[in-house]
Amino acid sequence: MLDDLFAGSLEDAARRREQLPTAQLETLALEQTPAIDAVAALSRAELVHIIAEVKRASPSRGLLANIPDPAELATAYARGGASAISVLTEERKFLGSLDDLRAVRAAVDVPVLRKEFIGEEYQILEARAAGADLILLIVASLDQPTLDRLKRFTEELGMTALIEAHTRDEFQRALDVDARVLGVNARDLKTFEMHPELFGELASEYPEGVVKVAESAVLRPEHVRAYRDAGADAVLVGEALVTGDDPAASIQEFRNA
Ligand SMILES: O=P(O)(O)OC[C@@H](O)[C@@H](O)c1c[nH]c2ccccc12
Repeated sequence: MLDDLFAGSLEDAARRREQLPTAQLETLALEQTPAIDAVAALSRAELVHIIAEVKRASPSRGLLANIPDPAELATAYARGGASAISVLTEERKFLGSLDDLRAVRAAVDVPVLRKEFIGEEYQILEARAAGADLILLIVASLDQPTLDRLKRFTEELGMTALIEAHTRDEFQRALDVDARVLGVNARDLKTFEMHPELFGELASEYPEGVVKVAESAVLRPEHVRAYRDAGADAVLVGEALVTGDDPAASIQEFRNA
């Protein structure tokens, strides 16, 4: 499944590149207001940071919510106290788009993450041109030289990479490229199995100064509490927010869990 998602994302990017060549995209990316410093925005604070996700559907959960107006949802997230907003831009299984990202960017002041299966520079330029401050890099799908190259490219554009691991080995590979924001995803993207204990197992291995992000498997405040007790600086939440009826209130509740 992870391979299919990657192949699909790259195919879609290739199609867009026929309309908008790299050189032109680069100009658009460099014209943007500089990216917001996401490391600062997510560093340890009195309350846990919530990264709130705009997600319509997923391959493991199917359709979650229609979300006709992503900007309105993101505004509610920000009102509830979200420290950053993650926008799924993958089109085939998550039903997202770069238009969603642009709409969210225009609506909020907090850092915005492009959640996509990223394997090449063009997609990172697209993220910056759409106003993203952060992009996702999934260790499982990238060889080490590519991971290193894409992370550097991200930083050259002034953005931050959220580097995602779901095994101890991937966690180490993220540290080997000097991850500054390192996520442990409870969901194994190859099998869709949930391992909410994995973050706690790896938490003590974060070096000082690396932002600790726990991803997925939060449905209730006690799940946020458990991640926080294990040491999380930030928790990434999708499903619980898009399926609940008051996202701003849910975020407030999660932050105070
Ligand atoms: O909906 P959840 O279980 O709260 O999960 C959010 C987020 O962690 C999840 O969407 C995610 C984490 N890493 C990813 C990589 C690709 C796509 C999606 C994801």
